[in-house]
Order: sequence, then C-alpha cells, then structure tokens
Amino acid sequence: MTVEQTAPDSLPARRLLLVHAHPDDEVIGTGATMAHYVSTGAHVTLVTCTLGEEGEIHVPALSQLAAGQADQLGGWRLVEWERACDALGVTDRRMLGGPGRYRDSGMMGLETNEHPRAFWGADLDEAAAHLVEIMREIRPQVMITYDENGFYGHPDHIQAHRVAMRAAELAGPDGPAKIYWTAQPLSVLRDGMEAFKESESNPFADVETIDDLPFGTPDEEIAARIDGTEHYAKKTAAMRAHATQIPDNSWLYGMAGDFGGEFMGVEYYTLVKGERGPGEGPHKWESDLFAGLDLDAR
Ligand SMILES: CC(=O)N[C@H]1[C@@H](O[C@@H]2[C@H](O)[C@H](O)[C@@H](O)[C@H](O)[C@H]2O)O[C@H](CO)[C@@H](O)[C@@H]1O
Ligand SMILES: [Zn+2]
Repeated sequence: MTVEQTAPDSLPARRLLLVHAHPDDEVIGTGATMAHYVSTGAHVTLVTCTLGEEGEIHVPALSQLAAGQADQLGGWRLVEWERACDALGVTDRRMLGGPGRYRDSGMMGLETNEHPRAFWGADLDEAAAHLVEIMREIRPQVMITYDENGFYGHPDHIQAHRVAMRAAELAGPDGPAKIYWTAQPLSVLRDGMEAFKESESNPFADVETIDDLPFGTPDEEIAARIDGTEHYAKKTAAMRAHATQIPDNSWLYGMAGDFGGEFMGVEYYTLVKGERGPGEGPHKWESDLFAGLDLDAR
C-alpha cells in the first residue's frame, strides 16, 4: 500500500491511472495492461474503490469471514489485492479514501446497496475529491475505468465510472489527457463462445448468443488493443492471489490456458477522451495507450 506522497519530480514520463471497483477487477479486466506498462517503465497507479466485503468465498476454510458471519472478507481481500499487485509489479496501489472508507454495495437491488458506507450511495463529489487528490499528485496522462454501465452493471462498477469521470472533470489540467473504458470486442466474444462450447466451465453456458451478454462492443468502436500475452505468468499469479474470488476451476483459467489467444492476454478499450494515436489493422486499433501524446507537455 503506497501511503506516502510521490514527489512530482520523481515521476516517470508516462503515468497511467486505473480506477476499479473491487479487489480482483484490476487483474481480470486490465492485468495484462498493467503488467505491460510496469515492464516498460511507466508509472502505474491503481485506485480500487471498495474492499469487496460482500463477495463470494471460494475457499471453504475461509467461509466464516463472510459478510453475514465474521464480516472479515474485506480485510482478507485487501491482502489478496496487495499480493495480486505484487505479482503484476504494481507498487502504487491505493484504496479510494483509504482502506474501508467505501463498502462493497453487493449486486444491484440488494439490501446491501443501502449500507451507510455502500459505495453505491457515496456522495459523488466527496468520493471524486479523493481521486482528484491523487490526480494532482501523479498527473496521469492516461486513465482507464469502466463505461457508464460499469462494464456489466454492478453498482460499484457504475459508481467507479461516475467517480472517475467526475474526478477527471474536477482535476482540470492535472487530469488525464486520454480516458479509456474497458471493453470486449464482439468478434472476441464470438470466438470465445465458439472456443468454450465444449468446455466444462463455460462462461457462455447461460446465453444463446452474445447479444444476451450485458457487455460487448462493435469492433469498429474499439480504439486500443493492448497485447500483454508475454505477461502470462504474472497475470495468472495475480488471479491466483484472488483465491476467494477466482476458484481453481474458474473459466478464467481456461481462457488463460489459451493465453496466446485473444482472451486473457489481450485487453481492449474504447477511447472517450483525447485524440486517437496511430493504429494498426482494419480498425486502426492503437497498440499503445500513450500513442499520440506529447509526454513532455506535462
Ligand atoms: C468481478 C466482480 O465485479 N465481482 C464482484 C461481484 O461478484 C459477483 C457476486 O458475488 C455474485 O453474487 C456472484 O453470483 C457472481 O458470480 C460474482 O461475480 O459482486 C460482489 C458483491 O458486490 C463483489 O464482491 C465482487 O468483487
Ligand atoms: Zn468488481
């Protein structure tokens, strides 16, 4: 956990800020991207908004930590999160407002959404102010967060989107010049559905077509494709650190098993602020989130 301020003049030239909702989101959606930028010398700052107190527990020996029993899952996931960040090489990792300030709201519509510290009910400008403070310290040129649906509709993901976008607005010139939202191209989802058809743990088992999924972006609306396949071992180690959330038989390991494919090793983004830099392929996808930026300008 980074607690001391980072001296502005000690910052590397490229600075990436990621805003996620729960411990484990960072690796599932952006683990390869984070490992890639750490390995190429950029400063990567992860801000996670809750401790994930309301999560499932896939480690039977820890089942009594659950919210309805000892209510210690948040503290345990904090340690999982630190270990996952260590595996990715991310040293600057922070909880929004400090560990425990905002609580995991649970799935949409549950009573836990009304908990007095539930992130879903947080005051937007108060929560954004914590992030503005980090932006003023780090001055990230690039920020990654979720789309307005939080990628799949979880209240904490939707709130993380709102807080991140509000903070970028309030931070003015210290805010990011480019903002990306996590995305999955429809072509990759289609390939994934085909690839998992015969698989025992199939994430697509409950859907007829990819149109039934709460996420998916037309390929032509994707702006960036970040290839982190060389960081296979780091991403898998980071996923294993989140053992309460990602069981050993998770379909995610099936995707990671095909790490060289367009699944876990490659991550995609839409660009919602800033100019798209030079790109490749039929849709001119950027292969670098800092493409087109004048890094000396900040
Ligand atoms: C990836 C992610 O955002 N996970 C959240 C999510 O977890 C889901 C939740 O436990 C649900 O009850 C399960 O059926 C589903 O499989 C899980 O992905 O919501 C949790 C509660 O808010 C959160 O702790 C977890 O990080
Ligand atoms: Zn989440």
